[in-house]
Amino acid sequence: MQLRILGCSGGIGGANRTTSFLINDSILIDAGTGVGDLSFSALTRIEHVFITHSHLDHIACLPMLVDTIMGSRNAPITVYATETTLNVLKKHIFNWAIWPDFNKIPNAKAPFMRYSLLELGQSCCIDQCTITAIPAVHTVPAVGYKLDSGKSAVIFSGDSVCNTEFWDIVNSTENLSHLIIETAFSNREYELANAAKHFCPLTLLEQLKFLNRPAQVLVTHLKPADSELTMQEILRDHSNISISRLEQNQIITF
Ligand SMILES: Nc1ncnc2c1ncn2[C@@H]1O[C@@H]2COP(=O)(O)O[C@H]2[C@H]1O
Repeated sequence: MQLRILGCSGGIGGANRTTSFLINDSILIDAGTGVGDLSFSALTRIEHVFITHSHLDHIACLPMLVDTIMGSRNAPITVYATETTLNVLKKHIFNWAIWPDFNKIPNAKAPFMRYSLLELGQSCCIDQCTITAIPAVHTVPAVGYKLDSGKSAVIFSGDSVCNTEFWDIVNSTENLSHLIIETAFSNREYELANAAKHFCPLTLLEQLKFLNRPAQVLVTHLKPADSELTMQEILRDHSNISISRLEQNQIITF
C-alpha cells in the first residue's frame, strides 16, 4: 500500500502545498492544496476523503475536487469526518453561498458527494486499509488517523498537540512503521504555537519522550516562514529518535 504526500506544508507560496495524502489511488487524507496538482484522471479515481478537521488548509480543495469530477464518476465521492466537522462543512462550505451543496446535486437521493460519520475511535476498512480516527487536540475539534495495511501502520497526528490517549494508541500499535507528526512553528514562536495548539520543537521533543516504539518519525505542517529553522531546532535537540522532514511527493510504502 502506498501513501503519497501531495502536500504537507503549513502554508502556501512557491512549491508549498497544504496537507493532503493519497492512499493508493482512491483515498485522500485531508484535501489541502496538494490535491490541485493531480491530473484530471487521477482526480476522478478519488472515491473517499477523510478529513481531520475543518480548517481551510485541510479542506481547501474539497469543493473544487467534487465540482471537477462530478460528471466523470458513476458513484458519489464520500467525505468522512466527525459530526462536528461534517456540520461545519455543511453549514459553512457546502451551503450554496460559498459553494453549491453537492450532497443535493443532482438530487438528494443520488448526490455527487455524500457524508459519512466517522467518530473518534471508529474504523473504516477500504481496499484492505483500515483507517481509524484517533484523538487530536487543536483549536477546533480534530482527529488524527491511523492507517493500517495489516502489514504495517502509519499514524498521522493531524494538527494537534498530543495527549496521553494519542500516545497510548501509538505505543500499542505493534506494526507501527511511521509516525507523521506536526510541528508548525519554530521555538521563537513558542507562544503562538501554544495559542494555535501546534507544536514547536521544544514541545514536540517533550512529547516524543512518550514514544516507545522504533518508528520513523516524519515532521509535517512546517509553516513556510521558519521551516528550515524549525527542522534545524528539531534535528539539533533530538536524541535517539529516527526523525526527518516529511517531503512533498514522498511515497511511504506500508
Ligand atoms: N491565536 C491564534 N490561534 C489560532 N491560530 C492562530 C492564532 N494566531 C494566528 N494563528 C494562525 O492561524 C492559523 C490557522 O491554521 P493553522 O492551525 O495551520 O495555523 C494557525 C496559525 O498560523
